[in-house]
Amino acid sequence: MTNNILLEIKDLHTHYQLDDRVVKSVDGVSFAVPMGRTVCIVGESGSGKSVTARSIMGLIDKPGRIVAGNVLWHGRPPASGKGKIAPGSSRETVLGEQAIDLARFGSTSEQLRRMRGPEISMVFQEPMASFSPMYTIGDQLVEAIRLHVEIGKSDAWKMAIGLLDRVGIKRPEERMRSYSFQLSGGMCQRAMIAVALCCSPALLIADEPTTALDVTTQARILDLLRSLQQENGMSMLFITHDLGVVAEIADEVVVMRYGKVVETGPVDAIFHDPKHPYTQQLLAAVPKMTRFDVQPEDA
Ligand SMILES: Nc1ncnc2c1ncn2[C@@H]1O[C@H](COP(=O)(O)OP(=O)(O)OP(=O)(O)O)[C@@H](O)[C@H]1O
Repeated sequence: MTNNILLEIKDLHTHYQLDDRVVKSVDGVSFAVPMGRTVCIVGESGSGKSVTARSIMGLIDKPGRIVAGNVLWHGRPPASGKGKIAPGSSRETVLGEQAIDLARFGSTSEQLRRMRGPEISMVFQEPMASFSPMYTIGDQLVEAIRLHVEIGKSDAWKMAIGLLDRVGIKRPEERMRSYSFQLSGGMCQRAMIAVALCCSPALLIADEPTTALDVTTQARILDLLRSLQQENGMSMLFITHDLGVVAEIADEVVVMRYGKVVETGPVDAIFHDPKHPYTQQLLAAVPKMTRFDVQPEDA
């Protein structure tokens, strides 16, 4: 393994024990996320993409369980004590001397809880569902910030306004007083990204973050994530079933089917020289844009 690897998944098995059978949602998955790079997991519905992501975050609830394998975090170990970071502290990721195996921690583990936010952050598919309709966006942002940053309420409020501005939300002061149902889907997803980025995580896991959005908003969110990544140098694990999104954002691709990895490689190799028949099928199913191109004489 090269020494710029931040996260390494090794032969991971996550199963759900149902009354009558075992669902092997993740069945021997291995791949790595290098520092500052974007790895896309692609595959059809039910292939185990989300369960892989949730296994990394320690978010597998019963009757699910990681039954074997490793989730090796090569980043620096999480801070001890309350684990809060100082405001404005440098979040440059440093690889630790020894990897921590996140698969050994249960979902309620204190160490894993401290890592969520400052080290690994996650953006989910349904931004609306990620916010409570009972509290304003501002209150929820402030709470998320204060969970991880040693900061007073009014400074957290200012920091939240800065974050909303950074993710491209216009009139952020006004939006702080809005409720999630008063925002558009795209705005809500931007606010969610602001929450995820409040501690400049070393790794952002994005699970279909643009699926619920229209194509224009989707393109804007992808642009936003790319430029934030360039600013921060964070790594991204991006989950999607959309190969158009993969082409836009991936450095490396992991193709999953039935809980297994069928092929991995750099994005160019996967698109131009796919080896596995399933990858070839996925690519063949993408509509050819040339069919819809409007030629000047048609215009
Ligand atoms: N809580 C659960 N209990 C039982 N089975 C589950 C549970 N969560 C996921 N699974 C099963 O694990 C498998 C993988 O699910 P997963 O959500 O990871 O798929 P996915 O590739 O992310 O699909 P999608 O693109 O539709 O989100 C599926 O067969 C799913 O039914």
